[in-house]
Amino acid sequence: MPSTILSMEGVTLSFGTKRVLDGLTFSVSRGECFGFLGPSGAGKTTTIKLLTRQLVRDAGRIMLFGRPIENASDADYDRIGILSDTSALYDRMSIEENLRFYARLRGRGAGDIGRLLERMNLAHDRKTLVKNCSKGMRQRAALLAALIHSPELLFLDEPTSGLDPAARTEVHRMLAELRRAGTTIFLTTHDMTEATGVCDRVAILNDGAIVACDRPKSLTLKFARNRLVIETRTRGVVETTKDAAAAELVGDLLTAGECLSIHSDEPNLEEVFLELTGREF
Ligand SMILES: Nc1ncnc2c1ncn2[C@@H]1O[C@H](COP(=O)(O)OP(=O)(O)OP(=O)(O)O)[C@@H](O)[C@H]1O
Repeated sequence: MPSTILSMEGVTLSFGTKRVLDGLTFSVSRGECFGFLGPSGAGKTTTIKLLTRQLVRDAGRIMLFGRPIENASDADYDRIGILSDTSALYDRMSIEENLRFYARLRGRGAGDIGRLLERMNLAHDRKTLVKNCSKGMRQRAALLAALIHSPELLFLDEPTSGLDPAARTEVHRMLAELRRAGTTIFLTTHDMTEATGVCDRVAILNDGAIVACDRPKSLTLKFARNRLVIETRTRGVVETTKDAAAAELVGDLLTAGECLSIHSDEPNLEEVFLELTGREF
């Protein structure tokens, strides 16, 4: 099986005269959790729509499961799950009825539904009509609907947006389980801590093109500052550079038993994002 599950090469898309994607190029490997980050309006949802054939590109190449997306079959689409803000849960059906409906639609039995509801802490609320659910319950139920057919590839558009910390943790646990089971996850989020915690790699999208793509840790190291911050016992906080000149100072502080902590003061993903895009999340 090829290790690349999907890729885009030089993809462009305009809405009217507005170019939204401009030469988008990246690939996602089988089994990885790939974070797709960008300021509001950068084109993240549009990219998911292209990858799931809800939109058609103007130019460039999109490959899915090893073939051009134009050649993707219905069977290929059965290998995909999508969670987006437009995910349709039926308001007048209960959570469980919705899941049974989606299982039937996907040609699956209802056998797994009980386990999934337990897994997402929804077993107690299984009979609650969706219209009476909280945002968090709805979001968790929509996630279950997206993975009711055990897809190989899951597109999650802001899966934890608006969730409280407990529900967010549930979703993160579920993502970790899916990854362990080999599911490939393409995820958009505005939460940099989430991206750092759950993604193998992240791409940062700005003005329709990718400006960085790497492991979160590698990205933060790439943008590391030339600064060491040393907390000392009696001399307060001492700052120095990361070069040979600092070696003597650090050595002296260590020898004198002055050193309480040394920080390399690397930026977090949020700061890297800000530096690359010039915009807050
Ligand atoms: N159907 C459409 N017609 C015209 N413009 C559109 C359409 N869909 C999206 N856009 C525009 O394309 C740009 C990218 O939108 P998109 O929804 O992909 O952004 P996003 O990165 O997902 O943003 P957010 O983080 O706010 O969800 C925006 O300027 C949006 O207004």
